[in-house]
Amino acid sequence: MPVSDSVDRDGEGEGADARDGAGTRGERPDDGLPINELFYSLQGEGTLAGVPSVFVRTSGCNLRCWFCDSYHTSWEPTHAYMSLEEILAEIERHDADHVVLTGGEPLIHEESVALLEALDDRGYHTTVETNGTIDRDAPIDLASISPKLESSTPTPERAPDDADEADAEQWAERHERDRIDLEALAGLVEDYDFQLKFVVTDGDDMPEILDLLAELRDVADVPIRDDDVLLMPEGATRERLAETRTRVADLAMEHGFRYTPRLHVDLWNDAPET
Ligand SMILES: C[S@@+](CC[C@H](N)C(=O)[O-])C[C@H]1O[C@@H](n2cnc3c(N)ncnc32)[C@H](O)[C@@H]1O
Ligand SMILES: Nc1nc2[nH]cc(C(=O)O)c2c(=O)[nH]1
Ligand code: SF4
Ligand SMILES: [Mg+2]
Repeated sequence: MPVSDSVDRDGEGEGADARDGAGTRGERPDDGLPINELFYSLQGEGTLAGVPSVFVRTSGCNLRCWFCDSYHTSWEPTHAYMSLEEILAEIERHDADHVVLTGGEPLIHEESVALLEALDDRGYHTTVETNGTIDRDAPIDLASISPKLESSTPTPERAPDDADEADAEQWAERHERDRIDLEALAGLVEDYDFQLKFVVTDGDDMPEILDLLAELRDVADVPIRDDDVLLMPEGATRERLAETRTRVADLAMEHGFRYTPRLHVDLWNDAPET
């Protein structure tokens, strides 16, 4: 279900910073969320790849990865507000046991907690796709954490084609400042079953991943096994994945980490609602 083609660049969201693009123009229901799309598909990434799931994609993000495959939730947030009741009704139309809450960054919205509680009450398995900069207390069955590496930062050489130049410049600084929050990462891995899913382009990404893992293992009270670490090739299209995936598979074998495909890209390329 595509929910809106209206663009909201500068609203004043509650909880989320206005510049995250999560604000509202017009009425925001008390328990509502800005929804970019809500659809039924197969989980394409991670340890649950292949599992039929309903995806709820919130709009607005506190980061700006240059490669973001969900441009209309980050660089140009587009959405309609849906109440909790409307979101649940839409989810229940599909015959699925799994719900994936994603974005944008779903955890910038405090209303995501009420949605997760309602899904838990109804017996759904919930996965939250998060960049790992925000830790909230919610019934999450799998925290799918994708910490952002330096190679995600939107420098002038690698800003998205459609992004405003001044906007990209400002975001380069903020993205670099905020992309890693060790305390939030430690909280997430301690509180939830988790996977750490790194977007990788080539071997240059590996030292940063290894350093971050060492730091996280140092501060977190729970073990982080190599099995919990997934390398995912960067690529929003089949063409781009064809360039990155073999290299990333080799790196996974070399370091003893898991490789995760991007099944949905293999199956449906970059089509919306997949
Ligand atoms: C759009 S993000 C939304 C959730 C959250 N903001 C995050 O980044 O984890 C969903 C997943 O897609 C990944 N992703 C985004 N763009 C990608 C790309 N071009 N290639 C590979 N993975 C990408 C993210 O790292 C994340 O695991
Ligand atoms: N099929 C499919 N699987 C996914 N797993 C994580 C996704 C995301 O965008 O968070 C995603 C997505 O967009 N589509
Ligand atoms: S953190 Fe996630 S949603 Fe935000 S810009 Fe990066 S990939 Fe896109
Ligand atoms: Mg996606």
